[in-house]
Amino acid sequence: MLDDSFHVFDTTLRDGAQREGITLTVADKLAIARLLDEFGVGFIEGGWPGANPKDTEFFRRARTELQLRHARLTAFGATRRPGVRAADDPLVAALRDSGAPVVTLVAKSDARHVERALRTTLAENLAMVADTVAYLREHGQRVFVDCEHFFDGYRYDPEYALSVVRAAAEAGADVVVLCDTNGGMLPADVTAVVGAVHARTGARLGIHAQDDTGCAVANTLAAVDAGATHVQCTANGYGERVGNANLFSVVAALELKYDRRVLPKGGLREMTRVSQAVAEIVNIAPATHQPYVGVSAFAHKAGLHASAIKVDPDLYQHTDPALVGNDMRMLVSDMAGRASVELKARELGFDLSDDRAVLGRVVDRIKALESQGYSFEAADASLELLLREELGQPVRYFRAESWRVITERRAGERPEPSAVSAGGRLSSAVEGSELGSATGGGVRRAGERPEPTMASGGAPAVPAGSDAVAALSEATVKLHVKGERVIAAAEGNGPVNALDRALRSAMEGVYSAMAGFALTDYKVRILENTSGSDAVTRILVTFGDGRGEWTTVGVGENVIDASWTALEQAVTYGLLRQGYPSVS
Ligand SMILES: CC(=O)SCCNC(=O)CCNC(=O)[C@H](O)C(C)(C)COP(=O)(O)OP(=O)(O)OC[C@H]1O[C@@H](n2cnc3c(N)ncnc32)[C@H](O)[C@@H]1OP(=O)(O)O
Ligand SMILES: CC(=O)C(=O)O
Repeated sequence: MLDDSFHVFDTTLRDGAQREGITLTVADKLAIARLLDEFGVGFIEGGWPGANPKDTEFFRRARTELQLRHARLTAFGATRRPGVRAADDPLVAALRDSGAPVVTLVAKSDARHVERALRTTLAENLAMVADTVAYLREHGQRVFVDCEHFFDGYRYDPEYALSVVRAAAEAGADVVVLCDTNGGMLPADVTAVVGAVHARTGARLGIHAQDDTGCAVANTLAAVDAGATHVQCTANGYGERVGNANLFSVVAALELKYDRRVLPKGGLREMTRVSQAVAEIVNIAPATHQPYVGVSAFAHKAGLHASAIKVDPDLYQHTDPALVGNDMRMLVSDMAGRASVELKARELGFDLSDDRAVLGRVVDRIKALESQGYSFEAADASLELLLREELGQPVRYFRAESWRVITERRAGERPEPSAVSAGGRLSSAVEGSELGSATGGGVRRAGERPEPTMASGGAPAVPAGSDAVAALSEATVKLHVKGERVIAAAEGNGPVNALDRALRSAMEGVYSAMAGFALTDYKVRILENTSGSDAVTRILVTFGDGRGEWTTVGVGENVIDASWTALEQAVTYGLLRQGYPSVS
């Protein structure tokens, strides 16, 4: 356990779970608690036992299933109800019986809330606080008191707000937590109020800041500046409405900027992993631009930044990403200069430091391609293929002579895409059968300008009341693979799926590793008026092979043609990853 003089108190499982869109099972809660304990927080607020069966069950299972190394489990609940003895309040009993060594009690500290929400007297509220704290202390539990709406209450009636702090501290609360429940405070308000309360009560103070003004982290640090020694936070800032103070930003600030050790040794380096793991469990995509732990937190795009970073990364970074388990990344785009490309190439394993000519050519090509709608930021695989071309090491495993896709929709039928329908080697192979009633299609021959095509255009409206219909696509590809002409056809539930399957069918006989490739993501973006032309489509295709993923980009006026470009590159890069030698 860390020393008790400063508390990092996590409330992901209680306030974090109050975020819209988060619903945690007991197993999720146990898994998050283990991660947070490993990370090294001092307290884990597990929920409100007695308020719902799931939280009660969590505390029951935690007794046997949670072996916490760093953290102390904390149960959350309210002070006793007005006019009832603490011993007779079933929710207080649930806190007592939770098995948690620590209890956080939420108490009213804004006189308006006492009179209008709680509908009791100011004196009875003070008695509720004091009785409940004393009762739980008698039962051997450590007690923290969350003073709800403290800052608003202090503005309205400071003497009453202070009397609640005193009632809690005098009854035995270890920490009185000042809560910005409505999240409307700014850092200067927090510093002033925390300083005044500290001076006038002498109580040990904590801070709980909601993020409604976007200042929760700043408000938390402002409270620390004014003497608070207990910070309540949530992983990734999850919480009621817009959220809470982000645990990772607060902890990193304390460790790296305040030089205050609040985590066990090594904890900070686990921060990015823990953040992403919690996001996985709550099923919310990690916020890419989150400070410290976001995938973009140390991603540099501007050419001028890159040229300085080449000299010293600290020139454009506020801290070393490795300290929080993150990585610096170079983004290459039309904002890149030679330095950006040099650093990106280094990331990909190429040393271009002595090759200004290649760097210049790559920058020029990237800028020209980006002006046509390409984007290499997320397509490292396409970028590496381009780099290799400029280095005179082009990668090629096949040449496409032509491809064609048709899409058919027949009323009253629900066709199922079959496995590859025809595949063969040499020109005698059966060509993919034409579907009799094609309603749209795509065709591309090497060396020809692509025809304007589209898969689903022109289909007649389905008459009302007809049976359900579904479209089925069929693709034929003609390739030259290692000197042989291969023709293959396949069906798919859409034109890209059919093309992907036909391409695999043609190649798998020669490159067996392709059987392990999976198309894991496909993104379409329509770009208006790129370089004054009509709208073009940008496609990003991601493939995986069980060991990793790679992304390629294709652009064109025709969505299928753009998809083909991205697919062709994805297969090429995948084979390169497997170590197959390029054939030309
Ligand atoms: C600021 C915060 O985020 S605090 C955390 C809030 N979290 C939650 O509310 C989630 C869990 N809550 C629940 O499951 C339910 O609200 C329960 C089980 C706690 C209570 O449910 P119910 O008994 O049906 O009451 P309900 O939710 O309608 O109202 C809350 C009651 O608590 C009272 N109350 C509110 N704050 C306090 C307090 N600090 N101390 C004692 N009682 C309080 C209210 O006056 C109200 O009393 P009433 O029933 O006499 O009107
Ligand atoms: C206690 C709490 O969650 C709040 O006051 O916001």
